[in-house]
Amino acid sequence: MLPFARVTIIGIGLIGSSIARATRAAMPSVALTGYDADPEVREIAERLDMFDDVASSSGAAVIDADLVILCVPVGAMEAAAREFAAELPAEAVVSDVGSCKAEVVRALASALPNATIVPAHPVAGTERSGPEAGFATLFHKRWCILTPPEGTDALAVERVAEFWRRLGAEIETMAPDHHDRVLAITSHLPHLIAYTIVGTASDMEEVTQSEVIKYSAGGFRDFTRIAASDPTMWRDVFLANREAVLDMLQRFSEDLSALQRAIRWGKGDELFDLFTKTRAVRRGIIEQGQDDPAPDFGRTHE
Ligand SMILES: NC(=O)c1ccc[n+]([C@@H]2O[C@H](COP(=O)([O-])OP(=O)(O)OC[C@H]3O[C@@H](n4cnc5c(N)ncnc54)[C@H](O)[C@@H]3O)[C@@H](O)[C@H]2O)c1
Ligand SMILES: O=C(O)C(=O)C[C@]1(C(=O)O)C=C[C@@H](O)C=C1
Repeated sequence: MLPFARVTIIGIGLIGSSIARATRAAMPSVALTGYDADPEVREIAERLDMFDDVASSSGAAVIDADLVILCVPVGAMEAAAREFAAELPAEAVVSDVGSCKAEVVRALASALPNATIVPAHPVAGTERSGPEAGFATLFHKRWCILTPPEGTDALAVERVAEFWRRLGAEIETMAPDHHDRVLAITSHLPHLIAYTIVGTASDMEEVTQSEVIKYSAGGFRDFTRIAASDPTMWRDVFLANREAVLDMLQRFSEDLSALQRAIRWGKGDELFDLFTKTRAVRRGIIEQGQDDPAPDFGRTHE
C-alpha cells in the first residue's frame, strides 16, 4: 500500500520539482498538487506537467492532502506554513526538506500547533535552483534524515520514511540539534569556504577576472560550482544554523592556523601526515558508494 495517496508540494524549485518528478516515476497513482508563491514558477510547473494540479493558492493546494511537503527556503518555512494552516486537513502529515532542522522544527510547531509534523532533510542537491533544475533520480541512494521531535506519532514517521524509500533514498533518524551539528561540518561549512575562496579570488587586484576564469580548470573550478548555489537558500541556512556553523568555523580556523604555522616553519611531515589522513577520508567515501554524483547530474541538466 502507498504511504500517501494525495501529496502536496509547497515550493516548486530544485527540490520540490525533483520530489514531484520522482513521485510520478515511483508512485504514478499518487495525486500530486503543487503550489509556489511565484506565478512564473507556477506557469513553468504547468508547462512541464509535473503535477495533476498546480493550485493558485496555498490553502487550495493543501485542502485534501494527506501529505504536505514544504520545499521553500528555511527562512520562509514559518510564513509558508501559516498561509495554509486554516485549510490543512486534521489528519494530514506535514513535512519539509529544510537543510537545517532545529529552527525549522520550531517554526513549523509555532505555525501549525495541532499538526503532525515529520521534518526531513534529503541530503542531495546541486548548485542549481528552480523548477527546471529538478530531476527524478536526485534522491537515489542518498540519505534522507528524519528529525521527528520527541512524541511524534510513530506511524506518521514510518509513512514519511516509506515515502522517501520509494523515491530511492536511505533513511536515518536523528535529533534536530545533532543533525544541525553534523550538517554544519559536512555541508554548511564547505559552502561557506567555497563562497569565501571564490569571493577572495574575484577581489584580488593582482589577478584579473579573465585570469580567474582562464585558469580555473582544477580545484578552483570545483569551488565555483558550490559557490554558485542559491544565495537566498544559503543566507537562510547560515542564519538559522548560526550557532553550530560558528562553532565549526572556530575549529576550522584553529586547524587552518596550525597549517599556516606548518607551512611557515617548513614542517613538511605535518603537512604530509594531514594530507595522507584526508586522502583516506575520500577513499572511505568512495568505498561506501557515497561519492557525490551531483556535479555530473548538474552538468547533464544544464
Ligand atoms: N538545493 C539543494 O541542494 C538542497 C538540498 C536539500 C535541501 N534543500 C532545502 O530545500 C529547500 C528548497 O531549496 P531549493 O534548492 O529547492 O530552492 P529553490 O530556490 O530551487 O526553490 C524554492 C522555491 O520556493 C518558493 N517559495 C519561496 N517562498 C515561498 C512561500 N512562502 N510559499 C510558496 N513558495 C515559496 C520560491 O518561489 C522557489 O520557487 C530549502 O529549504 C533548502 O534548504 C536544498
Ligand atoms: O552537491 C551540492 O551541490 C550540494 O550542495 C548538496 C547539499 C550538500 O551540501 O551536500 C547542499 C545542501 C543540502 O541541504 C544537501 C545537499
